[in-house]
Amino acid sequence: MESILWNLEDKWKLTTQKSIAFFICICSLIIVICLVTICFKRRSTTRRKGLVGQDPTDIDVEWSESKLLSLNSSVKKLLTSTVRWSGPSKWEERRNTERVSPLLEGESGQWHSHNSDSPVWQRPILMGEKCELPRFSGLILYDERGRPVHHVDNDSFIVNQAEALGDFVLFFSSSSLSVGVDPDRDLNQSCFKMSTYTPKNILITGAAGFIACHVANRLVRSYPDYKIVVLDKLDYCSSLKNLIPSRSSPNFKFVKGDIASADLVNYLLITESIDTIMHFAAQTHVDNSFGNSFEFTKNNIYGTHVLLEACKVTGQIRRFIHVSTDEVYGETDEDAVVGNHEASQLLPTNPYSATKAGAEMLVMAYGRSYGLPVITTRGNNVYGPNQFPEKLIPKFILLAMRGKPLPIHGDGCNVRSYLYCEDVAEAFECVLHKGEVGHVYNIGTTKERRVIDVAQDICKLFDIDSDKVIQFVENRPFNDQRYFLDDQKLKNLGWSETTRWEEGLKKTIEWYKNNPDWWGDVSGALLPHPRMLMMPGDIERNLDGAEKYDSGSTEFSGKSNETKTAAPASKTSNVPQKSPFKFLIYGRTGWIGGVLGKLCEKQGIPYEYGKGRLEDRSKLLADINSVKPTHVFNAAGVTGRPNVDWCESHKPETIRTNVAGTLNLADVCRENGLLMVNFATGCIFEYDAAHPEGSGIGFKEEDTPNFAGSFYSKTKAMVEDLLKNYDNVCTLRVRMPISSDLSNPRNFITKISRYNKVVNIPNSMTILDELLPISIEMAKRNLRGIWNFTNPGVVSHNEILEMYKKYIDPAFTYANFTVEEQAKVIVAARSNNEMDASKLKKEFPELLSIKESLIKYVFEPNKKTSA
Ligand SMILES: C[C@H]1O[C@H](OP(=O)(O)OP(=O)(O)OC[C@H]2O[C@@H](n3ccc(=O)[nH]c3=O)[C@H](O)[C@@H]2O)[C@H](O)[C@@H](O)C1=O
Repeated sequence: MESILWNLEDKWKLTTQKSIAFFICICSLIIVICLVTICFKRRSTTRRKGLVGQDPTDIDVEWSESKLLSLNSSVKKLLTSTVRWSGPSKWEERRNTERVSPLLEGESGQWHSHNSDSPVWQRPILMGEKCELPRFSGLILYDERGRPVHHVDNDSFIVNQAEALGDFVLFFSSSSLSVGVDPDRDLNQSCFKMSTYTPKNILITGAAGFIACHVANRLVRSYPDYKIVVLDKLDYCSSLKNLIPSRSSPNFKFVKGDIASADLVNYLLITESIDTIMHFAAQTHVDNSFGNSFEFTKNNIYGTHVLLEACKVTGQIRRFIHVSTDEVYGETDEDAVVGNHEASQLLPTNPYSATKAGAEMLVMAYGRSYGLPVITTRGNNVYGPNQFPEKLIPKFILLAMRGKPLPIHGDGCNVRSYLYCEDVAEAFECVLHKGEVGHVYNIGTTKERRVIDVAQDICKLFDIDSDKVIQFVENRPFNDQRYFLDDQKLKNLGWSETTRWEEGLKKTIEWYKNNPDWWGDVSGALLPHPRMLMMPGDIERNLDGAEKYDSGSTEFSGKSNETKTAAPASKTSNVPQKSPFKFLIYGRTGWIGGVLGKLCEKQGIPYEYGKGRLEDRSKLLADINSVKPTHVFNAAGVTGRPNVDWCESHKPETIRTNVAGTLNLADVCRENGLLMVNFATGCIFEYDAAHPEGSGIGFKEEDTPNFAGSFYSKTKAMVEDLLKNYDNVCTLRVRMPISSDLSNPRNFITKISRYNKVVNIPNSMTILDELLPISIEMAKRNLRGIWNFTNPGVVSHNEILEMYKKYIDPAFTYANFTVEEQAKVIVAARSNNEMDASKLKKEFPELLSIKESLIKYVFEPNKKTSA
């Protein structure tokens, strides 16, 4: 029985094995048949389209376009192009571009499309060909390198553009084309229906700034389903208060940080599952860019590059909306009647617009190289509430409110086109949802106004006589005459401007009247040519009225009660961002050296004090090797205690530091390719026949020193002369330094307020609170040569002491004596002179005159009276 059972079991096993083998055979056969069929299908599709590597999901649109195109057979040149698969959702998979095989002459009437996701129609066209097209706006011709060369808004055009730059192929696209459409149908209605993109998680960069805050607040308000994450470094021109309307919305999150931090951006994209970026963050003020263009390159080009790279590595972005400017086109001719269209050439004229154009190139390259779904906007000037008052309209409003003159650059005939912020926010809403990937959209208005008209309109609304307040001032180094845009393409997406100029201006004035202190101390911005340097970039300004954010670290914050999520410490601990600078400062125990260190701390610039003595070359080298600075500041030197008389009796010591040491440091820096900013003195001049007291004629940088009355001054003049041979040195001639620290015994005010008697001679002087930040800026700008480092103009001892009485101590008294009487109580003679500060003023137009600076930086902050 047992053996029978074993037998049966064996048989059953055998049968099962056979069945399994048979089943596997059948399956394999089916798979092979399927594969062969797919391959065959693919091959035939590919061959029909003349393409290789075709996406099997492509729709097959072979559109006989005799209706749309009539070819000029006399032109024989056939053209080829590079094509990529487009389609926003999987761009990262489509990084490899495919080369279209040259199409043969007879095939030129065929249109080809390759992707149902976002179809792009393509066919080669001929120079001289007359193309008749459906009424489809925003059609752009690309040359073979993907550069847009011609913009088509009409029914037909002749392909004879001189600017066509050679061979080109015609593309047009729409995400919602009906497949196999009858060319007789109304294409505008049936084929080119607007596509709609729905974002989920949007990252808006620079959203605490002007335009982006209106966009962010609008999206947060109107689309509760979208998560809006905003990233802003809270620069001088942005404020968290601008985001107050959004702060308690559950779909809003604020992150303080810099777009230039790759770690932070990558982290955000991933943890917040960002699918859409609207990139507004930039340095935008043209005036600033003339003096501080590196900052613009860093923010606008490098920052954008970091974002793009983050998009590439994370591979999840479905829309990258890059916010550019009309300024990239350069200026429009005064008499031009046709505005710049999106395919016009980019010809930026100032450093700001050049960096914006540079950023655009990177955006375009990431679109082309990696298929990143990019859209670019180029906008006219924008105005409205929340704008930082360095820009014309808010600046003139605030000045008018304060009864101050309105400075007009040049003759005021420059024309700008002004759009109200809400209209612009709506334009972005439209581009976000309806914009075509790979396209550029101008955001413009045809309503143009000259600067002088703007000033007059504002005066009218304030009931001010414009003739009395308008003040013509020096123009910008270059001031584009006009920016005139063709905005039809955006209008075709359904957007239009709705706010009239008069209405927008009234609303804006109303807002500034209701919020006069929104931006805190904006005196620097209200100058004729403001520079970033003069802005109080204080974080506190951002906090007033808004939630408190930790200024030192990156922090996430949505609703006030939302759990805060911190970025991984190891990755983002370098926020605030790593500075590109590192300063090595000599003179730690000195007054200027000490203040410089504090300024670096405030500005987030890493610095170290030099340990070696100036005369010890090996120690200087050791300092440089260990600190690895980008710039060296020399604020070391002997000035004598309690005053320069000391140097008369300590000549070798004076020479050792002031001459040998300074030259040593300059030489070591030169050898190491470093700029040395050297705090020198202007006490090497005295009034003479060519520069008499009270004449207003100051000594210039190139004048030869004429004062050697003290040993100190003598050595300083000698070393300055020798330093001229070092092209790595920036010599700053300081005079009678003054600061707001009235307890400092080195302070000129402190000194003269303590003397029994003082002479009364007008002199040029240096207000350190204003000028030391400028010295840092000069280092950043790598300025070299000799600079009179004083505030423009002169002030006398008595004038200062009178101010002292007025602001500090009304009971204060002082007595004068003559220079001759003074000579009896001092050892060495003192220099009195006026320095010509026009070179410095030209570089830093916002520089205050000595008297204004004294009041602003010294007496107002120390005011103890009701003056
Ligand atoms: C689209 C760009 O707009 C802004 O640049 P723009 O230089 O045109 O704006 P401004 O408001 O700085 O200047 C406009 C116009 O006014 C003149 N002006 C300004 C201030 C002042 O005190 N007096 C003046 O006469 C100035 O010279 C200009 O001609 C925006 O800043 C930029 O980001 C854009 O992209």
